[in-house]
Amino acid sequence: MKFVICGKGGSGKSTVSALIAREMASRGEKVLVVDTDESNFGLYKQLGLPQPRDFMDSLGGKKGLGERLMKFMRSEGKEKLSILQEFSIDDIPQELIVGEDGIKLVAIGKIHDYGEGCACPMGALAREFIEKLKADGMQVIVDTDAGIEHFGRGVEAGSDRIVVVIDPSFESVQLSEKISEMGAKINKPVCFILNRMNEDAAELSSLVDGKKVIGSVPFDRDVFQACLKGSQVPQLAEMKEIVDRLLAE
Ligand SMILES: Nc1ncnc2c1ncn2[C@@H]1O[C@H](COP(=O)(O)OP(=O)(O)OP(=O)(O)O)[C@@H](O)[C@H]1O
Repeated sequence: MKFVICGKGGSGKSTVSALIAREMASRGEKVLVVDTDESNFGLYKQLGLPQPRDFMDSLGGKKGLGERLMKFMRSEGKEKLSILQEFSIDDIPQELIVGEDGIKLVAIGKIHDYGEGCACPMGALAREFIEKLKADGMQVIVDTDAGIEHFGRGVEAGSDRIVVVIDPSFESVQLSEKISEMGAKINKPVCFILNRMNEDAAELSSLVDGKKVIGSVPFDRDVFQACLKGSQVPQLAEMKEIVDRLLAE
């Protein structure tokens, strides 16, 4: 199954992705985390892994990909953009993957330098990566960048399920409605995880489409400390029910 994790900036997408990955791996699932957020460098640390190289490097880097993208755009639909053929995890060069058997991580591409240009090549590659990757019984967790730009890029097209991380804020509630609409348009099931919850969980749940809520992650001090120090997030008991529902539904 391929799960796309999305939500408002800072809602906890990377943290929840790491928590889901840990819980799934502890059950013996093979997990591949795909980092498509070109601006956030924290996910590998939350997974307790070394920083992976950019997958984009294997395709001529941003420059090479950008040129292919420009050629495609200039052709005004006459050419087809096909960056990748269908592939499985074993086809990915080993030097571009970090992690052991339990959790592996691939990062599509990051912004490394001032003035290096827009992130469109990464977006196009992320879309193809999710679409062309054969899951082969693996659980694929895709961490996305903030907001809904990735919907515009079509990153969700190859996913099985869209998971919205909602923190206690008005913007998150609004975004959950927008993402639900977009999910319905492309025929993808959408579910919600409420994050950084305390006693307000019931109130937040009443503000969103409650049928879509598959669980709440509390504000947890150990998780907070791990994020602050750049270390691996702990396993949380609350993730059990959430992962049960992700795998069952
Ligand atoms: N369940 C939690 N318990 C405690 N702290 C949390 C929890 N979830 C997230 N946080 C805190 O919120 C911060 C932001 O989380 P995170 O980086 O996962 O958000 P994000 O949505 O991926 O951000 P971005 O939009 O920048 O990619 C973390 O660094 C951590 O301090």
